[in-house]
Amino acid sequence: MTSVETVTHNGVDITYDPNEELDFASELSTSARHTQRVDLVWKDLTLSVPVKVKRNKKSKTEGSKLPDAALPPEEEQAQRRKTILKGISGEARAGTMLAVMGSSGAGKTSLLNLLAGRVSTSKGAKASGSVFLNGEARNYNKFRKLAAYVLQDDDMFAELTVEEQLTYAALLRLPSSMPREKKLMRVQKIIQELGLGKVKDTMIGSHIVRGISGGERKRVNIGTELVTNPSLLFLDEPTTGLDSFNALNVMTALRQLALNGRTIISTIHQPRSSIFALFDQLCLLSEGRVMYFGPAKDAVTYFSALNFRSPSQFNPADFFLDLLSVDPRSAEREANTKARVEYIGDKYAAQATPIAAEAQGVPDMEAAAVEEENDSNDKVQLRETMFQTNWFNEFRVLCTRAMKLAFRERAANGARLGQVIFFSILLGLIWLNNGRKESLPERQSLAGVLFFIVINQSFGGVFAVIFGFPLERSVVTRERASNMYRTSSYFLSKTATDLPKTLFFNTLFSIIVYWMVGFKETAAAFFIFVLIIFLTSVLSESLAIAVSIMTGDAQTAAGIIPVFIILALLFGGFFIESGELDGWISWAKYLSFIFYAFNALGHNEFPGRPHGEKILQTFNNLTITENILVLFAILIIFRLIGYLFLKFLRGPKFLKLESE
Ligand SMILES: Nc1ncnc2c1ncn2[C@@H]1O[C@H](COP(=O)(O)OP(=O)(O)OP(=O)(O)O)[C@@H](O)[C@H]1O
Repeated sequence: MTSVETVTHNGVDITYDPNEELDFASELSTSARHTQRVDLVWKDLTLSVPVKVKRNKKSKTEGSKLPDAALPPEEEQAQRRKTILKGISGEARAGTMLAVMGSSGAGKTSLLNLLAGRVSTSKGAKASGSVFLNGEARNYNKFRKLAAYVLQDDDMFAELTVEEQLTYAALLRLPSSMPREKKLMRVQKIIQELGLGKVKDTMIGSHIVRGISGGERKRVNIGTELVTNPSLLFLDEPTTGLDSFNALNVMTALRQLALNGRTIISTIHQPRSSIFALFDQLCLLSEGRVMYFGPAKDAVTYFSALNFRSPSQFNPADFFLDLLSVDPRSAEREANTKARVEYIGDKYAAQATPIAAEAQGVPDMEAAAVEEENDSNDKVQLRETMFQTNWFNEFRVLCTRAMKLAFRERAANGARLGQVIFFSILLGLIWLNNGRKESLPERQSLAGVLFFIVINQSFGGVFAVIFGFPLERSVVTRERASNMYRTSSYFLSKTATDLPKTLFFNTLFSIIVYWMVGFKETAAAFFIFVLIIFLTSVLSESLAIAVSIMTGDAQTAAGIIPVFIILALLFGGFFIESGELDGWISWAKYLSFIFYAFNALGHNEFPGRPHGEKILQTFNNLTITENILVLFAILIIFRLIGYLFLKFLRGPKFLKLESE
């Protein structure tokens, strides 16, 4: 034990005790005992993926991974696959915390994903082996209700407070049969359990908006998964990106969750020694094989017995990584370190005793009784279905959340408001009172104004999506992977809450530009004008959403979407009048939404106006209603495409073990 020295500065006693528990830890609840205890056992897990093998046309060996001589089909097949996990067995018992450690590429995340049933399906990927839950082969329906997965990325909405984030998670993930007050009570319990009391009213924030610290953010991410009161918690590198103090904070919170009866399995990269000491069990991986599995505190002794001794005063985690990493800096070092890893792996495999699949976690009857007493109202049977609450409830909660976010997105709202005011006044000044003049050239230039308005609304709609939607999409992807809600309820709630915002900006734009330019002065013409530019904006937003979902990343989407808009502009009927297009390409205008928007605006403005009939000769033969209906149909098609892409192309799809 180190003695604690006291220094006095300005009358204040200052101490530093390296063994002292963090203040934060004292906030943690010790009363929330967990009754549903889960033992997880896995046997002989393997995971392999196909790899591309380059064949050299001249010589099969040159630059190739395939040897000269023709191989037997099964061996050639084996060479075409990469085995990421090679027969991994292990266990995680209730009330304990297991660390999965190893160098980069050792297979930690792959193992965690396989245990959690979250390996993304990829073409040709195969997984085999068995996973047992309290002695029974894993049943996904049961497993899903007992387990939660905390991803490495803490993607959350920046504009929600900590308490709101957890509350929405509870309202969406807990069954409709549970009273709202109970859900809110559970949120308060999680806030207490994770030591988030001091920041519960603070915005989560992002790299742009100031918010909570990295450690608090991670704890909120964990809390979001804790709302269903899972017995089993998987975490992928929960300390990545945190300074060592915050990392310790997070891991202390997890330790408490384990002490309360949960089973915690976490991958971790280079933990400081005080964090390492928090783990009960350790699984060391290298090159997809187990190097050690057992009590974390015995690992150093185990390696000493193999004649690999840790230097004194050395962080055990650093020692394991040094010992088990393959060093690629030279061929000689690589061969040497590979041989060492192989030796250690063989030694472990030779002495490893088979693990019993049966549950060992003896139910803590005393703790269970305490919980029954304190918490009986909080114990709710989760629904058998994939989603915990009905469609309308999901829709209502998602609409409330989206409306709240819509009002709080200050930077995006400010930028859009600025853009609307700037362009409407600019257009208004350039063509001030043009509509009130009667000469042919001035009336013809009105067509140009209408076309420019369509361009402006199209790009405005697109930019509103390109910069904001990618973050939303990643949050939604993560929430859907946790079966928080249906794709349809999310998509409809998004549509319902986006519309009023778009309508507001379009109405403001119209009020300024319409009267400054002097378009047809009737109320009906004005409202039709608003409707047409509103549909144009929503349509562009829908296009941008569909492309963003399809491409999956913001950069590609930002490159592709303007191409669609520019093509729509080209065939929009202003630069090239629709009748002027050659036969082979004349159909293209029918695909351009700008064509219908521009023509609808023309048919709204020119009839009954000086030179109106002459100008209308350059517009299409559809009526205003027909043009509007086509615009509306294209809008629905784009929204539907976006929905289908989100549901099927970007939906969470996970690989199952061959035996499951
Ligand atoms: N779908 C896949 N296709 C091809 N290779 C893959 C796939 N998934 C994982 N790998 C490879 O398998 C190995 C193990 O990956 P994994 O992400 O599990 O390692 P890790 O130990 O978590 O590494 P890190 O600490 O760097 O995240 C890596 O070499 C990785 O490139």
